[in-house]
Amino acid sequence: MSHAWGYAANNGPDKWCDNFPIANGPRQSPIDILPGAASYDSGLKPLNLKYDPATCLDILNNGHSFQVSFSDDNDSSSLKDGPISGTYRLKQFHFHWGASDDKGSEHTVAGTKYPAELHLVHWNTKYASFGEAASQPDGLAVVGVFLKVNLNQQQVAHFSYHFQGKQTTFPNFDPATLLPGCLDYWTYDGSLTTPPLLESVTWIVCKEPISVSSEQMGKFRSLLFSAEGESECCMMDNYRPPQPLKGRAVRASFQ
Ligand SMILES: COc1ccc(C[C@H]2SC(=S)NC2=O)c(OC)c1
Ligand SMILES: [Zn+2]
Repeated sequence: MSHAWGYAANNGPDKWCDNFPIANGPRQSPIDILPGAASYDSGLKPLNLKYDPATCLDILNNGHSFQVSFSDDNDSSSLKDGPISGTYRLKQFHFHWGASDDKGSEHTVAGTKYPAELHLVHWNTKYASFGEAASQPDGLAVVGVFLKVNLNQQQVAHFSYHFQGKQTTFPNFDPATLLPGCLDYWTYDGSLTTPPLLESVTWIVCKEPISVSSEQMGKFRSLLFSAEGESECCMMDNYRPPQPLKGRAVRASFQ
């Protein structure tokens, strides 16, 4: 039976536990980050992100978001240090966004929603592949970056791939252009934010948002959940709301 999960009332986040009981697990994501309750950990290292644009492969509308994938057969695009040990390779990045600028992020900060959130997904090279890593408690590290709308902001990048299944080459895109200037972060143990909701993610959420133009937000909202030939359904509100913290500690890399 194909798990036709989505973000609509009949198949959205409140229904995911029907097919994926881990949805009510002990380390689900996203969460609401309370800066006042996060504990500064001087042992946390600065993020060491190294991205090589030559590893950028293609852009795909996967029906839930659009993702930009990277070749991961070596360490040329990878994450080290921060809260993790070892080397995690960049696999893909994608975004979550809302129908309007008052919502769209998955993580929230003291209840504040941002219009969108970027996820840079990395996997632990102590495992043989992304697929194997995704099922291990220390298998993945996702860097989350909030997006805010800056009314006179230049275009971030030219993403506008329309319908599900649409894939095209996307050569030499440098994901470092999507990082904020300050890499202060919060970190906690969590999960994938869509089915299969695997509890294998070390989350690294940057405190500083990046700016996008309202035109860019419009382009996100012009993407389609629907496949070619289906009745058009605009891709928006593709975010899971915050989940119970269940006693987890959230650490801060900054005071
Ligand atoms: C192993 O199977 C999957 C399935 C879905 C996603 C994407 C989800 S998880 C996240 S964080 N944000 C998202 O939209 C994966 O990404 C690592 C991996
Ligand atoms: Zn995501």
